[in-house]
Amino acid sequence: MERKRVFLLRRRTSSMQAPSSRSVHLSEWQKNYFAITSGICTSGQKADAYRAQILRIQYAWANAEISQLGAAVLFKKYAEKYSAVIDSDNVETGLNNYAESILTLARSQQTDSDRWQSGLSINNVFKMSNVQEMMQAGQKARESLLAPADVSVLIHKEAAVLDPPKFSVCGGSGDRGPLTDLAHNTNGTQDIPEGTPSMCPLNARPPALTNTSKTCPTSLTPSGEFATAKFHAIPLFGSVKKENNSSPTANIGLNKSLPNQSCLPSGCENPWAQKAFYGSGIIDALSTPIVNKAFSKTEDNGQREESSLPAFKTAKEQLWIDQQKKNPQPQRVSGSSYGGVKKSLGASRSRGIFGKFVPPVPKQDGGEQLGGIQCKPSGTGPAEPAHIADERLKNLEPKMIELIMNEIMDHGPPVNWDDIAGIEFAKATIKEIVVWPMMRPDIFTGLRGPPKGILLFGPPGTGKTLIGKCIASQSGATFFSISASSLTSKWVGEGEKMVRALFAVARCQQPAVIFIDEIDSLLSQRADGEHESSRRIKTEFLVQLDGAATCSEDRILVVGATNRPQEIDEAARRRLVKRLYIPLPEASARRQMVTKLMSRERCCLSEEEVSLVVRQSDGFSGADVTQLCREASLGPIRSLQAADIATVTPDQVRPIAFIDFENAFRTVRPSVSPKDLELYENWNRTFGCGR
Ligand SMILES: Nc1ncnc2c1ncn2[C@@H]1O[C@H](COP(=O)(O)OP(=O)(O)OP(=O)(O)O)[C@@H](O)[C@H]1O
Ligand SMILES: [Mg+2]
Repeated sequence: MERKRVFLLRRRTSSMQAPSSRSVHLSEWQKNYFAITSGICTSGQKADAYRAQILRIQYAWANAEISQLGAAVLFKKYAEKYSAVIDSDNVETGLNNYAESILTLARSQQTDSDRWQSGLSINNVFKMSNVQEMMQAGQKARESLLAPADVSVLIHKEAAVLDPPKFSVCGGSGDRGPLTDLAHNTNGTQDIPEGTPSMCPLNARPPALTNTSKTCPTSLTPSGEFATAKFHAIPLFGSVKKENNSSPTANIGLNKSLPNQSCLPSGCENPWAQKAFYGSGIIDALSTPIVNKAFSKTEDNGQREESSLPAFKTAKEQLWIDQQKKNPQPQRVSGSSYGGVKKSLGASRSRGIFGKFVPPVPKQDGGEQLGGIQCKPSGTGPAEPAHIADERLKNLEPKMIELIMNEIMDHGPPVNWDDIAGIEFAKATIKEIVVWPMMRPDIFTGLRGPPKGILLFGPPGTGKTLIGKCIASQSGATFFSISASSLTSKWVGEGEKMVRALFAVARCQQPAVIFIDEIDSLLSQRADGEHESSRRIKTEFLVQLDGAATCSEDRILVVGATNRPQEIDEAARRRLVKRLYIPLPEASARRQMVTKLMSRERCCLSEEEVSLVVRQSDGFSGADVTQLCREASLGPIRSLQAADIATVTPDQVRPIAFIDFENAFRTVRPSVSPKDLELYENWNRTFGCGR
């Protein structure tokens, strides 16, 4: 029956299909049929053959090669046979046993969704041979590093070794990690050759953190902790087992053992170690890069295991490391060494009566000494200016603070009171108001307390700015010198912020003197057409000026200087309680100036001639007198032949003579008109505090 149907199928197919296609299908059909009936194929092959037959039947019916009835009969028959093989769990004739065994296999496995539990525990991991081997190697390395003979080699190598990140293969028993390497080398410092493939970050070596060979002493501490020197470079990636000393500084490397050393191997030090470095505690934990240590609680015994995992580094830490790389010199940030200040008034000056420069950074002890409030010692690292840390500055823009720090008085030479000729009353008053209160804050209390502001006013070139510089040199206070015009023009729109920041910084740096030159442009009378921003600056300044005195302990003195006192706002005038007239120099002052200036030159002026010059220079300002002397000093040069200028020796230049002054008087005129002078004197009579 079956053969008959196949024959019929073959016959119909052969009549309907192209010969080649038909013959292909036929041969396929026959092949499958004999495979099924031969009894020699496996159940799987049988199933495949039946499935192929079913497909052929469908194909033949779809192409009208067989009738629908014939197709249905054949389809039913082969489908049953196919199912019989697929569904049967008979090992010999069916396939369902495969599914069974696969399911059995699958059931015994964890699926991905199941929570994976490692068979490793903190205890059994140490029993593993690889781990044992590594630990032993590490122990050997430590022992070898303890040998004093190796120490210098070690330090030297350390600097050289750590430059590029180097990696070692890890894992297999034959592999050696860095600890193993140390153990295998005689001095314990040989490196894995570069280019060795990195397989595991555990053994990766960190980049150079500092050039310890330059700055670190090579002595060995009695505790032997120096032996960890090699390992301190590892923590970023390496794994270091906690030392037995149970100290939190187990991984500090060189730092702890060398408290006096100036270098700071970065990335490995910790707050305790830094405290040891800087006993003053200037740099606190905040400023210290966090030690790359991770404390993890183990599952087994709950003990805290210290490990140095590949640690996350904050930008601050990275900055610290970068800075250390760039500048391996000691970076002690203290109140007296704020390196970020470009202009540091008198950093190299002799400091007059105090002999001490008070920098514009928080003082550690100076504030107390000079009667000011001791500013909070700022715990900042080198990457962060010390002043930023102060609470009072937290709302200010760092940029502003930086600007203010850079706006500190100019680099000029120190100015002594003797350098200022005349103006005796003003000088005496300033000493009384500024210098003495800072020297003896205990006496200058209550009503004797210093004023919050003084105003120096007078014609141009009379020494007001000079007095400001002298205060800076002599007072021992932190001195801020800001030109009012720069507040109004340089930082357009930000002037009031600058004023606020200026006072905030000054408050942190007490005692402080804020010298504002050309204060009239800051505190000019309010006018209708006044620009909004300058009005805001003025308001802010007045607020701050008041605020400066709200705390009785605040020692901030504002010294304003102007040659247009009449333009100063009455509200500001009230706050600048001491208004000192700095007049044109008197005859004695002019004599003093001429004598002093001429004493530095070759000059042959007699006393009478000097007196003549003094008399003739009546109405000259200090600046005019200086200009007169300069002009006169050029007289001897002018008397030379132009051709001689190139060859003449300094000795051959004749001394300055009275004739030169006479010539100079022809070109140098007083810069202050009598009319202007009258205005100043009137204002002084009205508002001045002089006699
Ligand atoms: N009393 C003085 N003693 C010595 N030198 C003086 C004196 N007054 C002025 N000078 C000289 O004049 C120069 C200018 O002085 P200074 O800049 O202090 O004047 P000022 O009063 O601030 O002028 P302005 O009001 O224009 O700012 C000084 O550098 C100094 O050489
Ligand atoms: Mg001036």
